[in-house]
Amino acid sequence: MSSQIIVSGVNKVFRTPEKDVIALKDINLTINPGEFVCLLGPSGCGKSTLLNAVAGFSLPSSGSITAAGATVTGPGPERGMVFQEYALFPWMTVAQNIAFGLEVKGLGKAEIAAKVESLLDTLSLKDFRNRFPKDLSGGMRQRVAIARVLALDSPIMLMDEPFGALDALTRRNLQDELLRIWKEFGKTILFVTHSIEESIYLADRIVVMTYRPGTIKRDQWVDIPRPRDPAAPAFNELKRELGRLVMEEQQRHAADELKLAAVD
Ligand SMILES: Nc1ncnc2c1ncn2[C@@H]1O[C@H](COP(=O)(O)OP(=O)(O)OP(=O)(O)O)[C@@H](O)[C@H]1O
Repeated sequence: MSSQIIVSGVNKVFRTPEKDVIALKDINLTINPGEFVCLLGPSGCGKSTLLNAVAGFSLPSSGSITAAGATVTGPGPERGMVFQEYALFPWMTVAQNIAFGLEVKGLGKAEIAAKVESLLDTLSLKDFRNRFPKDLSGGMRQRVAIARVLALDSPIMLMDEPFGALDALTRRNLQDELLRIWKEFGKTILFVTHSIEESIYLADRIVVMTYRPGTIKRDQWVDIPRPRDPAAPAFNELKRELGRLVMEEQQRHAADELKLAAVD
């Protein structure tokens, strides 16, 4: 299954009683199979709206999105989603959470057991197999969420600030794990973050978005070899440049909020 994503001429307008919010305006973006792309920008610039449109949770007002060769009209198994808030079933153990999608798919018991075993191993979750989500750290929960997507063999992984709630050390660990998994399984990844450092650490390409309307401000290739050292000059140079772009949008956001406060 090809895992290309093509976003063409996508607009998204949210109609509210007060006004129409143009969340996305004329977004054109092709993500090639196996690419790791980060959507970067300050709060409110439409990153999640774009990701949700690719996921099929909230369709564009106009334009079209193709994923793995088919037009997106809703969620689909070829696009696995990992959210910031984990979205695990609290009444199921780690192993049961990972097995769930495979059971829905109708796989046989032995096949499910083998797959779950291998994923527990891949994500270093073996010792936690019988725990419930409430008894896991945030980092461990996110490992389970990633294992669930891998279980379904989704060639495309969509990730919405998945490490946003984690402490710095756990976050770096999970970033390294994700890079390993991305390489090993050849996934196409679309990853939302507002962290400039995270985007440079992870991505092949960083798509910087503008604030209202959400458009593509910069489509930036990251030519720094992995593993990337955040202290290296090339890393810092790109950080400064992207910081400048994001700050411009952040300021527009802040100015908008001040205007709103003045009206209230
Ligand atoms: N359901 C909705 N109704 C009205 N406006 C919405 C709705 N969802 C999003 N918006 C608006 O659309 C714009 C884009 O929102 P979106 O959540 O995609 O931004 P974001 O870049 O993901 O921000 P964050 O990092 O805070 O999640 C924002 O201005 C937001 O207020």
